Amino acid sequence: MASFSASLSHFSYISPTNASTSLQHDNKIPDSQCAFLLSRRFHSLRKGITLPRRKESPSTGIHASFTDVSLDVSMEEKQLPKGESWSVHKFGGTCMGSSQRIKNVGDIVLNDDSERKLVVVSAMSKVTDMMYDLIHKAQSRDESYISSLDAVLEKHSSTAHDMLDGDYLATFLSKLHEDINNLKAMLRAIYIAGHATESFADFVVGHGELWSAQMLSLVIRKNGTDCKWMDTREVLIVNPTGSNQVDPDYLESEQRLEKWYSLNPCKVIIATGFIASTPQKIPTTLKRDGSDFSAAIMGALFRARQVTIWTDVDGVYSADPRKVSEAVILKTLSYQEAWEMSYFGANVLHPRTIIPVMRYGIPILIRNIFNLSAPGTKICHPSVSDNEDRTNMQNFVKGFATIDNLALVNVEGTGMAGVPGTASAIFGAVKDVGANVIMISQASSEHSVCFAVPEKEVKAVAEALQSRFRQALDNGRLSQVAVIPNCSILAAVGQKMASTPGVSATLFNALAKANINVRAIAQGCSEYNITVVVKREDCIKALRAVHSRFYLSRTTIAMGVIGPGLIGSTLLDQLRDQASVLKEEFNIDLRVMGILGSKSMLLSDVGIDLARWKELREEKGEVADLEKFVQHVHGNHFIPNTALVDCTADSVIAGYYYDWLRKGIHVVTPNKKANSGPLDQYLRLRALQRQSYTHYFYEATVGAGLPIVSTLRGLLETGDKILQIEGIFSGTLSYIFNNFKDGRAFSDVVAEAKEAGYTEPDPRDDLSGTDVARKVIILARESGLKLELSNIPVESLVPEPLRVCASAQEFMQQLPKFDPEFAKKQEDAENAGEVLRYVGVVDVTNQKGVVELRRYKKDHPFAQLSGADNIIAFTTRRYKNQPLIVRGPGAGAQVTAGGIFSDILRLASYLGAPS
Ligand SMILES: NC(=O)C1=CN([C@@H]2O[C@H](COP(=O)(O)OP(=O)(O)OC[C@H]3O[C@@H](n4cnc5c(N)ncnc54)[C@H](OP(=O)(O)O)[C@@H]3O)[C@@H](O)[C@H]2O)C=CC1
Ligand SMILES: N[C@@H](CC=O)C(=O)O
Ligand code: NA
Repeated sequence: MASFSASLSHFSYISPTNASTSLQHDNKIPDSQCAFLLSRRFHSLRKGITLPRRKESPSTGIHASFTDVSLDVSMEEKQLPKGESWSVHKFGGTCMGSSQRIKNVGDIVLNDDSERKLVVVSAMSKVTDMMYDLIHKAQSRDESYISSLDAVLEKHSSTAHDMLDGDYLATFLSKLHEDINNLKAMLRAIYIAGHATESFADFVVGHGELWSAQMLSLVIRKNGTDCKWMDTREVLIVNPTGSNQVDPDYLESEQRLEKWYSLNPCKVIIATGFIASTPQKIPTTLKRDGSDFSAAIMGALFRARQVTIWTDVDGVYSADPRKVSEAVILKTLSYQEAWEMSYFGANVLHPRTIIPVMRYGIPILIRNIFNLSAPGTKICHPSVSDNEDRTNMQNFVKGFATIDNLALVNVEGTGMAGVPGTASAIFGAVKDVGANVIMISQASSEHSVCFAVPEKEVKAVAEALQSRFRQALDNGRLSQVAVIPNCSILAAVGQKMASTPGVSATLFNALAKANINVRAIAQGCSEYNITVVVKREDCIKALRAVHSRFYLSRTTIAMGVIGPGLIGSTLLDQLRDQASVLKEEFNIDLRVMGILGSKSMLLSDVGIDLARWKELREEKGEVADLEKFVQHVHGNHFIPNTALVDCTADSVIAGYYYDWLRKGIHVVTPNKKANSGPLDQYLRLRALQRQSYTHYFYEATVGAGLPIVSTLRGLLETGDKILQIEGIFSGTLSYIFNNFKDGRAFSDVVAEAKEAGYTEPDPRDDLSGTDVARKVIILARESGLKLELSNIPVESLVPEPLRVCASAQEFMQQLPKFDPEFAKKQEDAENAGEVLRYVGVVDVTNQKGVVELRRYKKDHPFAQLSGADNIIAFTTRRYKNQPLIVRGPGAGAQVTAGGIFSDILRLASYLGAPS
């Protein structure tokens, strides 16, 4: 048995066609004879004796049956034309997964208008695993390899039946049956030997590619296109290297390719991926990601204009999209960037795949076969224009990749400094246990060397180091060999990081803001990659933080909307309608991460779909919890800014603004409670606001969307002196007195104002004058007066008996009883040629304020209002004779929400949005 295995280990791929001839009709050949036949065949090949073959091409027996139907070509065309006329495509197993998919692949190939095409294909999906399974079963003497082989036959036979007919089908099936019979014999031999050598296994497994290439080539030929299939083992010669890899022999492969082409000239070549031969003609594979490598080598051999790798994703993402929902498809990557990204665990291309095409500057395009509209990612030399664009942070850091399950090893001690050979001794010991060092860092004090290895290798590494440095540890020259488990690497990759100051500062700043501790750092002087080691549990948070810092607009704001009542829900609608315009035209990205009502709340990690927030709240809402809500919105580390928008009228909520601002959360509100509440709290809040870079905006607290607060600020900040502010500040009371005429009942008009959304949640806040008094206080304080609400005399319009009503509803029910009282006041004014107007006055000169019902002549500007208009007159040192007047609707859902929205945009512009 030993000698039989030895002969298998040297067998050549050219052999089996004939070796099986005598076996294929008789599956019942005794095991001993079967083994003998195979052994004899392989043995003779080793000695260079070739047994007679059936119907072979001059170079191989395997694809002979196709060349005899090839089209006639001139001598000139038989010479291999290299260069731009060729485009190379590679289709992986998923792309070749079924008859329909193979047909799609055929369409893609036919639609490529390149003059010449070479297509590299993998085995149909799952087939490679099925083939390995055959070998494992046969080696372990499991008879079921026979039925498994039948399944392989059935899969390819039924796929071929779906796509082919007539001669094309017959050609394929005859070859398939022949191969299956050969395999049956080979597997029998393995079964007897109880062993398969690597080259034997490679040979068996490579059939998947042989069959898929033949099927696709027949599908294309059926279409009338000149197409040949290539068994790349005839062309691609590789030398195994030590570490389960192979090095292509380009010179030999090129010569073989030329020879192959002279015998098989055509416009379309379908080549088998993954498989190759050694210089001794022993079948082998290109190992992991072999088909990509085949395509890259072929691209280089043909000097193709482009290599397209077809896959099932839209291209290379800026970060793993399963970890970072914001990840974007990169339009371009340089070869070095692709290389770095793949080293760091990003599913790009294996680095060795890039080398052959990089040598000739051939671009690699990564495209999605299931989404032809996606342009994909192009890997190429960076263009000059790319190099010049230094405005966008995304140009510096192209992508982020992570590697989990690592451990850091720290070798530390004073005895290392200035001692040549220490590093060599450390890494020599690591090499001896076969561990792979992923990253190394040593500070210039030479006091410690730290490096990362896969967690599963760290025990052996630590033991090897302990043993290697036993003496140094014992005598104190080394203080420790420490292992830090549960680490991850986060790498930022970008060719243009080189020579660009500030990129690492930005990266580390983002990590610091997200409260991530960095355990170790490495950056080589190529500057293409900055690697940091973090705790494994911090890795996703770190990835999101750095990704958003480089990829999200600086004015991405995570918002929490509190109080989705009339104003809050109108604001949400406005945000929904305007979000895409803001994002596309102004680079402002507003995400509502949470909506909190008094009873329930809705939270989202990426931003609530504002078209469906009410349904979502029904489906996914949870019990309202302010602390959890704030933590959720602010704790979302991948968005640079947080703003809470308080659309309640609640003083408890207003009481939190100070804490929020202190935590760096911006606050925007139409709620008057904070600015009209206790003076000391107000002053504390404003002082904090002025000291910090956190913003607090409340324009809608006075005059809703009208620019009242901002006008006053503008006057003050430019050095004007406010003398008096007088106005109709209540939309509700303006509406009521503008419409309380022609014999209408007072209570009806109040109900109408409530219905129109002008009133406070409880209309008594309006009628009592409290709401106006609050506005007066807000403007008085803004003007520098230190007044409390209680300092403002207020004339209440709420009838005395109704002040104690338990609810707004009860108040509204009782109000009609008092209609005659109001009618009397209105008639008196009317009879005097006057109108009633409810006004507020801030008398800055005398440091006081008042709120009362006044009568104005009908030609007074205050008498000219309509609807819910507010009118505010600023008398100042500059506007003394003619006050500065702001007038317009000062209540109502749309204008109020619009005022809040414009505060949010003001915040965005303070945060850096373009003006
Ligand atoms: N209407 C207008 O024209 C103007 C209004 N404003 C101000 O806008 C604010 C909102 O007014 P409006 O929309 O009319 O009022 P609504 O009563 O319609 O809405 C108030 C909302 O706040 C919620 N809420 C109350 N307390 C809490 C709490 N502790 N936690 C979470 N949510 C809470 C309520 O929730 P739930 O429904 O679950 O009880 C409700 O959704 C007020 O401050 C008002 O002064 C400012 C300018 C103009
Ligand atoms: N209820 C208020 C709304 C604005 O603050 C009003 O009527 O003005
Ligand atoms: Na306003």
